[in-house]
Amino acid sequence: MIEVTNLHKSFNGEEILKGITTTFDRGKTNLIIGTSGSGKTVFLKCLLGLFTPEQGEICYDGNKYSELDEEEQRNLREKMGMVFQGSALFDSMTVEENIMFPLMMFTKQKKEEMLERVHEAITRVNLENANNKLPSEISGGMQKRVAIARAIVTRPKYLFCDEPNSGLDPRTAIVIDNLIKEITEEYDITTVINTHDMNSVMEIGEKIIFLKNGHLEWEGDKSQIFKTDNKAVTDFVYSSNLFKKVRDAQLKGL
Ligand SMILES: Nc1ncnc2c1ncn2[C@@H]1O[C@H](COP(=O)(O)OP(=O)(O)OP(=O)(O)O)[C@@H](O)[C@H]1O
Repeated sequence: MIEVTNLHKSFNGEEILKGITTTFDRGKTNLIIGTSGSGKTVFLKCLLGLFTPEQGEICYDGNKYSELDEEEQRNLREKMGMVFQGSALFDSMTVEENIMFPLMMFTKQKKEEMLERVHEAITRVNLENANNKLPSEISGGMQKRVAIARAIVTRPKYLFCDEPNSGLDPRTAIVIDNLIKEITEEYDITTVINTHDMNSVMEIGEKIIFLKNGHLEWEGDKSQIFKTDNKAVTDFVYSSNLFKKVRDAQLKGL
């Protein structure tokens, strides 16, 4: 569980996050949505410990980040997995080498132990036959699976995903969303996903926070997002052509 209290973050005197307070539950897929420039990525980077907020607190399963010493902060970061936008795989490394990379960087495990973990992660994301392929030899959806396997190979307690669906066709996007949700439940991870995608909201939005100009404008779940009359949220929801058409059809009684 991650608890965020009154988080403020500025750059060059401009306040980007203006006092965010919220909670992300363990075993749940938590989504951050909002308009472009509302501070979603800055918020995600604060949760990852990459940006230091000027004010406020982030508490990871009872541990306040501001009270951790350097070693404790390093230990905490090792419990975090990250799926980057565009997958961010190493082009010259095979699938297996890409997934093993964080184990080589952050652990002192023997090669056999690392390989066991890597194969466990590969099996979990259904990539059994791709071990020796290069990223350029597999599809975008498979690259995402590699990125997810690389993020979970260290058995993280926290998983952060930045636009995990970008560049995927809608069908593959849903499969990837559900893979992240299943892994979150199975491994009891606290997962936070930054997304623009209303399909993801509908598919896996167990907790959704909506940011607007650095404020937390609304929070709820996927069943509540269609019931709110908050204008910023409805504008976002119905900016999707499909959802707008469904709403118009409902209003016409079709
Ligand atoms: N390292 C930085 N230095 C200065 N300003 C920054 C930095 N990172 C982000 N910002 C500013 O913070 C604001 C919010 O940016 P952020 O990337 O968090 O938006 P976002 O909601 O993720 O947008 P998008 O959906 O377009 O990715 C922007 O005005 C951006 O220019």
